[in-house]
Amino acid sequence: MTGVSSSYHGEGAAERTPGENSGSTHPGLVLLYAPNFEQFHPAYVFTVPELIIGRDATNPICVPEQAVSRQHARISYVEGRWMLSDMGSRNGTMVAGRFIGEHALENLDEIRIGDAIFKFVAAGAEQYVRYRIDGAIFGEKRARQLNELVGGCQMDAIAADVERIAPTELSCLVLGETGTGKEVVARGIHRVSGRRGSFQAINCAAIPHNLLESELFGYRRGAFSGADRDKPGLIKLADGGTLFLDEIGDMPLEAQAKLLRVLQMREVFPLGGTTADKVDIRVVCATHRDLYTQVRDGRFRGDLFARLNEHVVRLPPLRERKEDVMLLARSFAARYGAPRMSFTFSVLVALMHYNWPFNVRELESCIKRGVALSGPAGGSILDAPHLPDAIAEFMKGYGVRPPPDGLGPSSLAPIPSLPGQPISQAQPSRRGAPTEEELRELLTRHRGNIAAVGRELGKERMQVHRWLKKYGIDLEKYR
Ligand SMILES: Nc1ncnc2c1ncn2[C@@H]1O[C@H](COP(=O)(O)OP(=O)(O)OP(=O)(O)O)[C@@H](O)[C@H]1O
Repeated sequence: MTGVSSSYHGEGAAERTPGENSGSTHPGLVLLYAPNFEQFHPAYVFTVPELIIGRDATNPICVPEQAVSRQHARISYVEGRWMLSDMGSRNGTMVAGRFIGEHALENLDEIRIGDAIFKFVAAGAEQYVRYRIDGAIFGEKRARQLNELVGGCQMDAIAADVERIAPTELSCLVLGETGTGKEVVARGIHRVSGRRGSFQAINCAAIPHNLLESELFGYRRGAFSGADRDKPGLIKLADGGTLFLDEIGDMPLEAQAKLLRVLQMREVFPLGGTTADKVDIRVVCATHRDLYTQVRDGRFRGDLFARLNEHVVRLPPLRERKEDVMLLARSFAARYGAPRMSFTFSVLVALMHYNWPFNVRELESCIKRGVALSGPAGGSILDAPHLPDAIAEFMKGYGVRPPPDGLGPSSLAPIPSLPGQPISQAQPSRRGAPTEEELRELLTRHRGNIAAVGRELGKERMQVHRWLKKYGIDLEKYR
């Protein structure tokens, strides 16, 4: 018995974890990224109160890397909390970019051991065990219709839900922060619904209030000055199809009343019209606002809310599903013309560490920019200098060791192998031989860790040893 379950068959998952009420929602570690990710399980479900992480294959969580100590860190359940303790490892244990000695784990804490990055989940770790970060799925694979929603287990569950309700008549409310994919879901609902009419979208926050009604409901000639011909609104255009109302929480009360009438009577009165047009629309709405509060405060009609809220889809922010970052990054690289683009290790560390306030849209822009900057001349390798300033700024202080006895920030390397290694081992190395001075500087920074120096240079360890010999460098002086 190892204390973790990483099998999708779920053996061991029925055991109770201390503090857990349900046998099916265990805490655990989910792999976000490791250069050799194929050698890891996608997730490690905790089934006993103490387990060790380390290089030894006998450890419940084995991180097969030289930079990792044989017994590197311990996870234990103490007085109602999951504690992570470094076991005096050579290269240290990090949480959220800081070295720790002992740390009480919080849900979604980012843990780094050697070059492996995990997130701690306080519950539900078992749902991740089938989904590898490159998109491979172990066990029985569900035939997914909603392929535009890129992601692992969380997106798969959402896609299954969307596919189930898409062919029904239910109105759907899609909730999530900006850039989480609400419009992607709305379009997906329409596509999977099989409705023959068109998909029409409007952002209620982006259109001046006086124009919103004419856009939505249309108008008859002469309805107002400038209305020199009849114009159908989006509701009419979406007849037989789907109307997507983005930022519905920003719709003025008057327009809300008219929309409710359309939904109840299934007919639309254009502005200035005396006769109604019959319409058959499916409505999907989105908002980042709390509509319950809006209803309570009288800013949103309760009856309309009830009519729109027949089914709710919640999209998690990207910071809560970082296990999808690599898959998304690869898919955006392909979307912007670099399907074979690779990412250096330092870029992946940064992508996993950044908190993505603007969610998937921000990641998409980051990769789009990276493709443009690293293009054919850059060999389509996305490296740290291609990252936007916001991410570079966020990485400041990553891996800085605490100052010894208050003597100011340590000049030690952020972490043994921060910059350098592309995902694809087939990549040609990015540079030639370092000068003796460069090599000595790297050895000092990485405290004589050859694997880390090699990663930074994009070279094998043997090559680094050859350079040591060539320059007559004594490795022991750096350890
Ligand atoms: N799961 C996903 N898979 C692939 N692309 C995604 C995903 N989520 C979002 N995107 C992409 O991110 C961008 C933003 O998505 P979208 O416009 O759907 O977000 P939104 O939640 O509607 O944003 P807003 O609230 O600001 O309108 C789009 O280019 C979309 O293609």
